[in-house]
Amino acid sequence: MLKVENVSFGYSKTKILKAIDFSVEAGENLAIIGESGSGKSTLLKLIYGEYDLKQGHIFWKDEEILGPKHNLVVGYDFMKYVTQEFDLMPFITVEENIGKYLSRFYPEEKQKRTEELIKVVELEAFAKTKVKLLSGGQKQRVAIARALAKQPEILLLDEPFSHIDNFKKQSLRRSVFKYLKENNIACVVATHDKNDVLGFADQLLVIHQSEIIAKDTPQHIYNHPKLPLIASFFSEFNVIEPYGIVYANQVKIVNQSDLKAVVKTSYFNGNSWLIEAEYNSESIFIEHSSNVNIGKIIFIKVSK
Ligand SMILES: Nc1ncnc2c1ncn2[C@@H]1O[C@H](COP(=O)(O)OP(=O)(O)OP(=O)(O)O)[C@@H](O)[C@H]1O
Repeated sequence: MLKVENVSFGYSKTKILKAIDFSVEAGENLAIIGESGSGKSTLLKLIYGEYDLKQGHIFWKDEEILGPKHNLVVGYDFMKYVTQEFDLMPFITVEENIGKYLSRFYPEEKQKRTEELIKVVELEAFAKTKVKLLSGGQKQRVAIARALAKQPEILLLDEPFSHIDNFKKQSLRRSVFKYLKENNIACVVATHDKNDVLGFADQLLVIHQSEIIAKDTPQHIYNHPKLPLIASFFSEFNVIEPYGIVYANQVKIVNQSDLKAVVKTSYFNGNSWLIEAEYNSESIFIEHSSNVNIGKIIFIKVSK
């Protein structure tokens, strides 16, 4: 189990993280969200042992994670970290990059394992391609496969699918997270993408102003967002009194009600339209099955 106990940290006197406390079981998937600059990557780096802690402790099982003051080489064998920079070897192929850390003494095993991982990240067509010739998204996939090569017990992922195109993203996400679950690998994912969280994370942490402001299942946090900031991560939302935070899909257009609004704009959204309307002199957003003409007077109902 990963245990982060009362960790506070700042690069200078200003604290980036304050009293951070959480744990992750073997095989569990924990997602961390927060605005840009809120300290997500910093927290991953602390878990990896990149910095010395002045306050708090981090453990994997019974071993305390210690920083560079205590370790000549940063990092531990049981933990891998895929940063936003990937850190690959450009002049060798995809399979050579992945196989780099696997034992040369068992060439058949090595080949089999490399092929298995190339399949997990769906890069079969590029196995023999030099990494310098790959796109950003392809490099990101190699970095994930390489981190998995030596079967870590815990994997730290910093925006793991941010460079992957939308055609591939969903299937890749399913493939990687399924592999982690099947192999009981704990994972901590820092992300800006709700699709990395919903459907995959067992727990979600929200960091805001240096502190954890929510820690629960994604379902609970989605259904009970404490702050507009949290709701905004998931979807378009409104603050409508007396209902509080209301997602756009919880506002319905009905034939008659006491809540009257005027349509300002409609945005095509694929399987629905996002209608922006003026209600009580403010903009509200409504998810609706069809387009609605600008200027039309509508009646709305909130169903939470
Ligand atoms: N090596 C460093 N030295 C000094 N300050 C740093 C360093 N790395 C990050 N920071 C600062 O720490 C804060 C948190 O940065 P961090 O990268 O952890 O945020 P983040 O939540 O991961 O952001 P993003 O979502 O944009 O990746 C920022 O204000 C950043 O400028």
